[in-house]
Amino acid sequence: MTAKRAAGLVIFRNVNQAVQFLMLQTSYGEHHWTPPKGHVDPGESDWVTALRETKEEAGLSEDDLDIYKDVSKVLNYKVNGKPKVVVYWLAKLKNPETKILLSDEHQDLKWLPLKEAQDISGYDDMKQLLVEFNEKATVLSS
Ligand SMILES: Nc1ncnc2c1ncn2[C@@H]1O[C@H](COP(=O)(O)OP(=O)(O)OP(=O)(O)OP(=O)(O)OC[C@H]2O[C@@H](n3cnc4c(N)ncnc43)[C@H](O)[C@@H]2O)[C@@H](O)[C@H]1O
Repeated sequence: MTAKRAAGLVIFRNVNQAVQFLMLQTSYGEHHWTPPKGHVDPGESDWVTALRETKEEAGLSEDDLDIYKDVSKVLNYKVNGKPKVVVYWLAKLKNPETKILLSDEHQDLKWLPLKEAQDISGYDDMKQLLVEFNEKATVLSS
């Protein structure tokens, strides 16, 4: 069975020397919380998808971000019994005060430190990703 593919960016900002992750709440389904990401369109690369979805879902373009192309992680899980693969890269919001512009796909956003971002994400693989990305983000911010 071909896996459904998605890609996105796990975006953090630095406020008072603390790392906070951007989480968006879907306006559909279970209203789950996720970093900006979405399905890879036919012929599109994961990287281009991640940038496109970040622009569509959070209003942020490449210029707003430092994107760490060498810091990435792939999650594999099942949605309605079908395999899904999601590629994430780590990115830092250059100006922590930049406003996030949500699309109709999301109804709320939060900037959260590691523990709260893990709690709201709800899934073990995302919790582990956040631990690893938090370590990198902390080093990159120091
Ligand atoms: N239930 C619904 N009702 C109406 N419209 C819907 C819908 N689901 C999707 N859509 C439509 O699909 C579009 C989204 O497309 P995109 O924006 O292109 O794609 P996406 O972020 O990958 O979508 P989704 O939210 O489904 O993915 P996720 O893997 O987080 O989430 C998919 C599922 O996997 C679960 N999940 C998320 N992360 C997981 C993980 N790490 N492990 C296990 N399960 C996980 C989530 O809780 C969720 O149940 C929306 O515009 C909407 O129109």
